[in-house]
Amino acid sequence: MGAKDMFANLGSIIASLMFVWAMFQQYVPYQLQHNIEKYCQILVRFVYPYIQIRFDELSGDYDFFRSEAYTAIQTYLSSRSCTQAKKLKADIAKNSQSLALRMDDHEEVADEFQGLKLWWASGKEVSNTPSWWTPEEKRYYRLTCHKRHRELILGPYLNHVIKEGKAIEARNRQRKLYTNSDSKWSHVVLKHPATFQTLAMDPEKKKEIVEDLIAFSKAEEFYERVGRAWKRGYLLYGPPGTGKSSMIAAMANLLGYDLYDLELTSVKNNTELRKLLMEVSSKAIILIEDIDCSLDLTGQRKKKKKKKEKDEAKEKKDPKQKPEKEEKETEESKVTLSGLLNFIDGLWSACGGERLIVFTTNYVEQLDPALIRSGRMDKHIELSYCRFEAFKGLAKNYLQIESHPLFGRIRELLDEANLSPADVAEHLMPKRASGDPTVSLESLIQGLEKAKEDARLKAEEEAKKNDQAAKEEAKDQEKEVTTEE
Ligand SMILES: Nc1ncnc2c1ncn2[C@@H]1O[C@H](COP(=O)(O)OP(=O)(O)OP(=O)(O)O)[C@@H](O)[C@H]1O
Ligand SMILES: [Mg+2]
Repeated sequence: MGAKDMFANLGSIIASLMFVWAMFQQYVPYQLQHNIEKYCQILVRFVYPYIQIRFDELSGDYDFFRSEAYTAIQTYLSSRSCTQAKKLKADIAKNSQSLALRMDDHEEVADEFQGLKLWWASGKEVSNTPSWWTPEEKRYYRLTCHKRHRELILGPYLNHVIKEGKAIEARNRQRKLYTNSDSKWSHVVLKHPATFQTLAMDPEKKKEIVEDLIAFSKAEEFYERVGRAWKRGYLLYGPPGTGKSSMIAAMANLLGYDLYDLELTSVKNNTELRKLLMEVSSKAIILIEDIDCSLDLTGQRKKKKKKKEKDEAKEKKDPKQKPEKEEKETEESKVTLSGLLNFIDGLWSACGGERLIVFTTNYVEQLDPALIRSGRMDKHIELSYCRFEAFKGLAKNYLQIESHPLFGRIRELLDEANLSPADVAEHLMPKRASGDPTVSLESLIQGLEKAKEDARLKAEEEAKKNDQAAKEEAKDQEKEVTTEE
């Protein structure tokens, strides 16, 4: 039988069925129809070996809102839909940064879980009597699986679908950069291009940090089991321009976390600090840059101290200013070291979960040991001057070269001179239209030679000063001895 005959037969069968259905509806009383349908369904349920679960898009009886489960399932099915469905819908979801594809209505895709096969179908119900409180169309997903696997599907599989869907949503969503002012967070979209691939540092060290971050982000169950709040503290320290801020952006990009840049100098007191903390969402990095400048070791602000000194000097000149000074001082910030410690590991810090707290400083030796002990700052990362391994990363990134005859000379100089990755990167920026890497590398060699020479002159000057001081001390001692005699 040809395809043409087959379609002709099929057409006549469908037409006959429709005719029988129309007769059935017209001549069989409504109550009997209803009963027949009901018993048919019971019969089908008895012999049908599958179970079906329906997830509606809108939940709530009157006050409709989009179901979280439906959204998570939609995201979860998106990659399967791309490979299996014939009709797709494309859209950019709210707060998302990429195009989301999902299967169109009345499509079906298959999924597999622990060797079992399941089917997801998308459907749509159109209301015959739409009104202002019932939507015209109701969309849903229907999951079909074999009865035998009911427990596995209702428990672990559905948990897996929702968790995975939410994780994909989190990865796709636009990350935000928050900052505090007037005891409130305000935000912009975070669009920093730094990643761990573009960060130049010792590859071993970089690998260790990336693994640590990924292990943290997957360790929810571990933290729960051992009874710890799901958070981790990082201390990044090193000279200016060594990539501390870039690493934080890379962390946010790697984990898909929001970044909360906490400006301690504009927080009035500990209460305000706690309030800000409570507003931080989970999956966030709370960042306090230059911690050594924000808070001094006695728990009082350096800025405050400086201001006090200034005020005292003014007061000496003009004693009338005193009342104004006192008024201002009560207004001033009183975030203390203990307030900050509570912020990091007090009870309040555990609300929300999945947070990194990152401190940066140029002077690690000036920090209070209480602030950086394990448990508060779990991982200390030193970012140092550019050495050859880090340089190779920059050369690959900026000049797209992995070797060059000048690399030998650069390697020697990098061991002798201290240049930050920011300075090295500046030499590698495109300077000529030709884009010849030799020009950039020569410029770097000159920079390194200059840095080496400057360091030598500085060392000589220091040695001279020390010499001079030693001589003067010796003279003073001689004088003391002669006067005693
Ligand atoms: N390790 C690095 N790898 C790649 N680029 C770097 C690195 N370090 C610095 N840079 C470049 O230098 C610029 C400044 O670096 P960054 O702001 O991260 O330094 P920092 O350590 O935070 O300095 P500071 O202590 O002054 O805040 C960055 O925009 C980046 O382009
Ligand atoms: Mg910085």
